[in-house]
Amino acid sequence: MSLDTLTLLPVTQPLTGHVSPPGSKSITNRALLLAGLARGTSRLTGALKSDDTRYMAEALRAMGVTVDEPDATTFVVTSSGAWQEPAEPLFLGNAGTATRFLTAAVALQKGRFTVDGDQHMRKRPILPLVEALQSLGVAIAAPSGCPPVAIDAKGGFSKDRVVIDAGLSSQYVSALLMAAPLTRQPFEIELKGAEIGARGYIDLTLAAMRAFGASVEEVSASIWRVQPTGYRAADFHVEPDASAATYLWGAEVLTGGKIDIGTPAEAFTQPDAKAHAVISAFPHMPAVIDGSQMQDAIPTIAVLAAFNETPVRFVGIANLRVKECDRIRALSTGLNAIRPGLATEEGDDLIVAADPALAGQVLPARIDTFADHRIAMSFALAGLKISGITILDPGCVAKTYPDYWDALASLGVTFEKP
Ligand SMILES: O=C(O)C1=C[C@@H](OP(=O)(O)O)[C@@H](O)[C@H](O)C1
Ligand SMILES: C=C(OP(=O)(O)O)C(=O)O
Repeated sequence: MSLDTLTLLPVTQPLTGHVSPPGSKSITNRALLLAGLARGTSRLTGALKSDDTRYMAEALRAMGVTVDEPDATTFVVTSSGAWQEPAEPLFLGNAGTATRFLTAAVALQKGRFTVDGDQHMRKRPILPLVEALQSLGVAIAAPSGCPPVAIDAKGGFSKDRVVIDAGLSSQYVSALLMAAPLTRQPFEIELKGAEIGARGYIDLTLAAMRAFGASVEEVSASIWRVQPTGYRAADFHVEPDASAATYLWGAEVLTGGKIDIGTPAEAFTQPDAKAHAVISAFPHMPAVIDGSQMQDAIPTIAVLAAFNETPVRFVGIANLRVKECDRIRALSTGLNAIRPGLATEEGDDLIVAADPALAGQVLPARIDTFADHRIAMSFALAGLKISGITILDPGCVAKTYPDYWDALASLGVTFEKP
């Protein structure tokens, strides 16, 4: 769909049916990267094909890796294990995973690389990762603290230990971990401070690394030791995306329906699967929700909170200010566009003043998505219950869930004719 706006028509009956969420973005981009670093051919099945994974695949191709796509959910990756200097800057759109993971991985290749993204990515911080790589002797610079990042890579690190501050993004740790098996000696990564948002993403990283032959030891909660094994090509299956599942879980509880997503919540290994327990408690979700370990699910839960029986305060979500957009601001702006006073920001907390009586009302609101897929997908839930919800730039869902609007339509959701 390439529309400027999309207005949902409220549903008149519970949503029921089957919808399989696409493959996990986080896992697909890890697997693509590791397959690209392994010598030989890897087959990734159940993979996500979306803007974020296309940018990763295109970047690998630009560095001499063969990435074939025999069907809609499979990548076949063939690599020599070493990457060539690309002719152009690597353009990664607004894909945080691709941008951070590739920055560390190219630092261990040989040649000049520029890692860049769109205007949104150019506002997302990468300095802690750049400084960590500088401390390892890499000639790397990001003058604005955000992409573009210029790297003159010499094929190695000058030290066998790095300290990284992951306060702004756990992706810096994942990026260093995934690069580490390419070094020439055992390598240690230490977290500065105890704080790390969404530790579950580090677990995903370790699991993917091990699947491609790496050996990583968790020395303590903040230290990892990685052996210089390189990577081995592998066949790898990607599980469905837990963050995408949250919209379907949300649609189910909001409409009192039954949506079979084909995967039980307990079967996911991604951090956002934790949201299932909170969403299942709707309309009695707790008064305080700590979003630190399920950050990408917070937009979904915050929109649901507008229909909860009691108000919800979201804490532990400061990182949401440096995602695809400032999500705390986008959520408060969108909720207050629906009904003034529905959301308040207190520092980096978001308080949603629940109002179950919103359901069934006509409240015309144009929701600015700030080009953020999760803002578009979560506010669509409000449109299932309120008349007049218009999503601006609905095509931004292509970042991680290109078929989202079709998935809702397959459950019986209808849209106003443009
Ligand atoms: O490692 C990952 O795959 C991700 C980590 C999280 O980001 P931060 O680590 O930047 O918080 C998450 O928001 C993002 O969608 C995916
Ligand atoms: C934060 C997100 O993405 P990324 O950091 O990978 O761009 C997201 O998908 O919600």
